[in-house]
Amino acid sequence: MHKLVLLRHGESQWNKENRFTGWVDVPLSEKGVEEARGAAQMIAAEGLTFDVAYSSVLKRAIKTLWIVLEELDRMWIPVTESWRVNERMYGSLQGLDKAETVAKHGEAQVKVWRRSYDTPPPAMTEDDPRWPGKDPRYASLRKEEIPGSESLKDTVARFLPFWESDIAPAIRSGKRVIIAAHGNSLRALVKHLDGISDSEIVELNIPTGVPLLYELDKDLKPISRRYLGDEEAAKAKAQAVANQIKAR
Ligand SMILES: O=C(O)[C@@H](CO)OP(=O)(O)O
Repeated sequence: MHKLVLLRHGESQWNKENRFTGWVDVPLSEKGVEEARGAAQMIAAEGLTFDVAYSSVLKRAIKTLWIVLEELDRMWIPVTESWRVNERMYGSLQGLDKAETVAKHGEAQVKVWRRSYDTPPPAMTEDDPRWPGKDPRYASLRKEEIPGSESLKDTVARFLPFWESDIAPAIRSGKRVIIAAHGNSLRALVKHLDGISDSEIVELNIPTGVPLLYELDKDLKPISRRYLGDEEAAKAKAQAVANQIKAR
């Protein structure tokens, strides 16, 4: 049996401000740093440790992973950062206030952009100064790999090749793995692992800073999955993510 830990980064500055973030490289908030430390403590309390780690190329996930590895005294393990683990690219919604976007377009439309499986948010165009093609960290990508926006389906399609080529072989070889990632890139992976349908995935939300532990069989099929720490607290935090687009 293999154990795999998935961890959404701690609260970011734009989570705190309730803004759509996507590929914008915002830092953790102070609370996010605390959440990352708390996640490390939950991992240690469970007696878990890691041989290899993966994250996105975004600092909120990278920093969360650094904090966890520092707390566990495992800063020396190999870490691979890949754009394929990035948050879903949120197109022209990036930077917008979620509540203001609901006031403008209605909750139903925003839920479709946020959580539907295959409807991408409105795209960002290449002439936009925030176009990721101008960012050196994406310099090795082919032009067609740089998204203008992504649905969850698009996120699954670019995450899974990295899962198959790098992460899954490491787990199969007996390595203990942690993936520090994002709300929607983890929804993509959870959908794949648990075989969640396109319609059910709409209701799945992942809280910040709470480790999600999978036990996988030799074919990497889940035997169990649970949030570490207080399950009810994790559920309440996931519900708060869903509620980010509810009228206050
Ligand atoms: O803004 C984002 O990139 C994500 C995660 O923070 O938000 P949401 O939960 O609305 O998909």
